[in-house]
Amino acid sequence: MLSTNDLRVSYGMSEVIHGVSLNVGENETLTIMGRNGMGKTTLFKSLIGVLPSQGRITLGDEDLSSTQPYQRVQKGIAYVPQGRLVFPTLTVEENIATGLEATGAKKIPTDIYDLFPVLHDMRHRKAGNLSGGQQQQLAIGRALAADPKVLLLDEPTEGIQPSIIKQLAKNLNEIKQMRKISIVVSEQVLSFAMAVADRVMVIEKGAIVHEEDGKTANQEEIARYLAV
Ligand SMILES: Nc1ncnc2c1ncn2[C@@H]1O[C@H](COP(=O)(O)OP(=O)(O)OP(=O)(O)O)[C@@H](O)[C@H]1O
Repeated sequence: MLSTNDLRVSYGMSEVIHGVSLNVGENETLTIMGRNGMGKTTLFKSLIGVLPSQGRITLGDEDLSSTQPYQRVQKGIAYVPQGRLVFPTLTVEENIATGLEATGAKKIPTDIYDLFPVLHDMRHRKAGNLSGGQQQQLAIGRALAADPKVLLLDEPTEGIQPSIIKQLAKNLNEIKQMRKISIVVSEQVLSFAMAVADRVMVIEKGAIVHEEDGKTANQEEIARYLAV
């Protein structure tokens, strides 16, 4: 579905993603694990196109390498950034509606509110008044409004309490089931990653250093990569 080949990303003269090649299959969840500063956010920003990169990025048969972020969204990539970045002064409903611009649809798909009933209950409230977990749900709901083929989530559990993290894992599995989409999620929380991953990759210093099947993954080995 979404693939990269020899992806390289630099800040000025300094290359921080060193030739990453990956592929997420149809209806697959790929979890990319790595400690702070290993390159997860940089990788995601290059996938959605807000950072320039070298190498190839393809979605299905289409080469996206030289396309703009809005074109990638139109073609089916949605991005939930680290820190969520909802629009605090817009209502919940208005936030979700911004995702509709990609498709030109006028109505919020009902499955978003089925998935996150609290967003329906709070649809007229300002997003800035929601808790961190609710804002994360809103950011995911907004991304789903763009009807993506691939959903990218950058460290969705950051700053979220453990009980809500469990719920979030359940939500991601429901989304994959409901929408039959591909999901790429970066994470540092091992339990969350194991609850959602079909496949796990570990990123260290901008390179993929380990990969295995999510269902049979050796958690101790992955935990060693995450230990400081
Ligand atoms: N705007 C920038 N300019 C220069 N270097 C940067 C910039 N943003 C990130 N870096 C560097 O790029 C490397 C990868 O950072 P990145 O934020 O992608 O890592 P990360 O795995 O997402 O970490 P975190 O979990 O802390 O967000 C780090 O060495 C970081 O210092």
